[in-house]
Amino acid sequence: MKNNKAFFMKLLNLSREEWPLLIKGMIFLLISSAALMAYPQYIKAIIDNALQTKDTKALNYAALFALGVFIIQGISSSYRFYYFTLAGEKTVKRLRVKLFSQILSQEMPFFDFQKTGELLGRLSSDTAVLQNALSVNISMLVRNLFQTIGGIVLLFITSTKLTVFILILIPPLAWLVAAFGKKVKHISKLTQDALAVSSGVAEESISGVRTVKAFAQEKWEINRYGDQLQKSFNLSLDRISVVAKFTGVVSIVGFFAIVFIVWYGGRLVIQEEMSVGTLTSYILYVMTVAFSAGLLGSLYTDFMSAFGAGHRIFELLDIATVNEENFKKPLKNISKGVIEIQHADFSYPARPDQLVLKNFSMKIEQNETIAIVGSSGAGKSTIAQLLMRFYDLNSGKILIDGLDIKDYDLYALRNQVGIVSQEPILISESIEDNIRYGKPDATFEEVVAAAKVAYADDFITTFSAGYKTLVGEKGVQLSGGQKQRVAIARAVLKDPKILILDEATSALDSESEYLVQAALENLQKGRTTLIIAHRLSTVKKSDKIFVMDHGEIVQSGPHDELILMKDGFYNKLIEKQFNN
Ligand SMILES: Nc1ncnc2c1ncn2[C@@H]1O[C@H](COP(=O)(O)OP(=O)(O)OP(=O)(O)O)[C@@H](O)[C@H]1O
Repeated sequence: MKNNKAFFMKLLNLSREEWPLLIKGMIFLLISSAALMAYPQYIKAIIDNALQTKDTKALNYAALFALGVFIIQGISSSYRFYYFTLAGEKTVKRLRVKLFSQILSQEMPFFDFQKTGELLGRLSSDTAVLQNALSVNISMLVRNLFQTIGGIVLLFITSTKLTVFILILIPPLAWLVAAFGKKVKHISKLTQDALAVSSGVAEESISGVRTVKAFAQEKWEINRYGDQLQKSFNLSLDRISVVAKFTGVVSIVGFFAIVFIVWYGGRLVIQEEMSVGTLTSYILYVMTVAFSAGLLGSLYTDFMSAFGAGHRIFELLDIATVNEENFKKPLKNISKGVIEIQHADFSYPARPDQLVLKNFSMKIEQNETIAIVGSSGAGKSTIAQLLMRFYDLNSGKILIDGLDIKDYDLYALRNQVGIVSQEPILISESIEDNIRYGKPDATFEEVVAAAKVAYADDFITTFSAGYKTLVGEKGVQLSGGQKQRVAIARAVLKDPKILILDEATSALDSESEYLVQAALENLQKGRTTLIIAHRLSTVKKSDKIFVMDHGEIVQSGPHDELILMKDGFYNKLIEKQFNN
């Protein structure tokens, strides 16, 4: 209960900016509902004052009155819809931006625990459910509450005797509705879950379409999707049959009630305790109340799902974002690029009991190029992630130019450390936008100059749209070598003092390989460079090599020295990895 209250407060807070719109909508809602409640009075007036007395003038007046009421009802309904829907759209737009920025500002450990599909779900469908709740559902709730309560009051005013009789029917009906609602809610949730699984299957196959096609597994994927869909379809069948039964029961009970009212009311008319017009208006009010109360029942289910969606959204919004303190440090420049890792112990938050680095120490001098080599899973890429401060150490220190990286402003630090990774991910915009990612305020001339250093200008200018060429999702419309050179141009523009190269394991053809290597050599000039090395040529050229095994440095030194230690790890690694 306390939770629900907190939830509503958050919801209200969220739509705070839209309150004026919601209030306007509420005023029009009251007007339109009141106009709707007035129309049985008009029917009553026609029957009792005009038809029974055969008074044409009274009939004309009643008709005019009705026209007026319906015009007011129509206009106010459209304003009500406009204001409520607008308020919902505005809130959800703000909510989506807020949620997106909340997700993006999380630090890396968060993404180790979350599934992309789930986060996207929150961003699109959960917010849409909440939007519905905030606009259409709230307006329907207020309208139907108003009409149900107002209708019951009017029923009492119109005929207390009949109303008391009818109220006896309500408890068993309410029980029926509640029992049914619970069942439908349960089945709906199962259906939604099953549907989410099938969407997950579709997402996986479409995003991995190259693998699916390469293995000619289209049929298998289609069957997999079809099987999942069948599960949610079977659940839908259950739901349809429950709803169908319920609709039947409700309509029988409803018509029984009407027959009963006509029968009992008819007796009151015969005994002259009630006029024909009053009985007619009474029946109309009963129908209004029944209709509104029925809608309240279905709104309950909508609100329950909005509750679920809202809770999931607030859960995400409530996660403490990155420590703000990290962004308030002095904007110190990395002037030399001397890196020192001292006695580092590290385990990933997702796997706290596996020590990936154990008492790890290394020093890299200004403008030195070092290579890290080692078996797969030794912890090479982990070093790169730690230098970018994607994760913090369990113990030990990382110093850059003598200062603990925790004392650098996080943005400033990341701005001065560049990474060119094995499989560069490009954004689905133009080549120019992708290069400019390294320095958003760069001029076009600077972009071209960076592309030239990265040997990318030649191929870019062969495209008819040049730098404006779109690269497709994740850069699929470029070749592997072209993608890498765009990524290198991006790093050239960023101009970091420290450079991390995560060398590609996949082979490019020799022409492309040559260009990428040349571009990388240009990039390394005047920077401290740490290469996660997979090529013998790179390793040989480095000033120093660190050989890693199971999170520890087992050998270090230049190639010529290491190669002399015949039984050393380095020699074995070279035999295994580079000599085939
Ligand atoms: N985000 C993560 N969460 C949990 N464990 C991780 C994570 N990333 C890597 N690991 C684990 O940390 C260890 C070191 O991984 P790392 O990527 O540094 O190895 P590597 O030496 O770069 O290997 P490779 O040459 O195969 O890329 C591995 O055992 C890996 O399973």
